[in-house]
Amino acid sequence: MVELTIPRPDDWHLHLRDGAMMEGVLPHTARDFARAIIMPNLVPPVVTSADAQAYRDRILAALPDGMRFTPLMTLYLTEGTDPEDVAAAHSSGLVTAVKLYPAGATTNSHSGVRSLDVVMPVLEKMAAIGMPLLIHGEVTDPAVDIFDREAVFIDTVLDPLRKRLPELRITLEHVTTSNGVDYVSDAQANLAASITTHHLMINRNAILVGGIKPHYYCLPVAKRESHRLALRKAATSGDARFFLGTDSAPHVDPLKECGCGCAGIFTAINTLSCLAHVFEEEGALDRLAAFASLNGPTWYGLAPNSETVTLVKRAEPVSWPAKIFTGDGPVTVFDPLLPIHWEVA
Ligand SMILES: NC(=O)N[C@@H](CC(=O)O)C(=O)O
Ligand SMILES: [Zn+2]
Ligand SMILES: [Zn+2]
Repeated sequence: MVELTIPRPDDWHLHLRDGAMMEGVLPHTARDFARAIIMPNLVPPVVTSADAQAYRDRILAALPDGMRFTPLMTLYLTEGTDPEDVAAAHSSGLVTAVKLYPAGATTNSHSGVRSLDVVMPVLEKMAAIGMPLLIHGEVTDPAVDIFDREAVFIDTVLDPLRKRLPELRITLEHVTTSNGVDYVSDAQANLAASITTHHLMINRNAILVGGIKPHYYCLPVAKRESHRLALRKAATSGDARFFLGTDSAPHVDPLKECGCGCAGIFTAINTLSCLAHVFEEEGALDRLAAFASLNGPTWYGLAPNSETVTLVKRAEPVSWPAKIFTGDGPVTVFDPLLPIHWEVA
């Protein structure tokens, strides 16, 4: 038996949803993670500090007795966002960051930003107070191939924004390409990236070979193998600019298994098992703590958790439910397509 004890991890990009779905998924995150950055793409989105306060209260009310978990709230940037409301929400400690969705880029992003010029006053205020901007980094131009949308975003939107406002601290969320890894690695300051569990484990073949597999479809869509290898190298490097954001994004099965399936993969249950597997394969178990427990807090200006979790490698493969059953319906759990021997003790 092999064991690994690390500071209790945090999830720096998580979709908890609301209502019955939230009640169904929250305990799975709270079991393994101390804190998570909570994505604001509800319907309607979490736009104002009052929205964030109410959503935070609903999350804490849904937390089962005896579980400890701290939701770190975000605001959904719209073209009507008030810079003063954002600044007040940050200085009071209610809100950690602001999320930028290019309008139409992903699930529930229709209220997102069409023109960065319009939101510049908000971004300037955030730069002045050191509040991070979290970016879903894909262009939405229908002429751009979906597999190129992250790389084109970096060249045509992110890089110009960073030149225009170098003091703004930016997290490039769920980075999926070697272009993204290289861009973050080359940055001198004020740029970091979250990496999901599933993008370390699957490439686009998982979605398309042998039939269409909706449970492997997410945005940004998984890319070719060379990109997955670049992500694994970055995640296991120990480089403090790369950290875990699972992007666990539950949708009920009927909304995944249909003619126009939703984007999102539900990994809250088995992320730590999968990560231990990946880091062991890469000969980097000693750097799992950096990726899952240390680099994120450093970037967000927080202390690492003082509690620990222990991962144990079993002789036999471990298992988890194929689906969970929420009040909204069944949600399929990410299947990494290979036996995993690690579990949280
Ligand atoms: N990642 C996804 O495929 N889906 C996310 C949205 C997002 O993070 O882009 C969701 O909210 O379902
Ligand atoms: Zn996203
Ligand atoms: Zn997401």
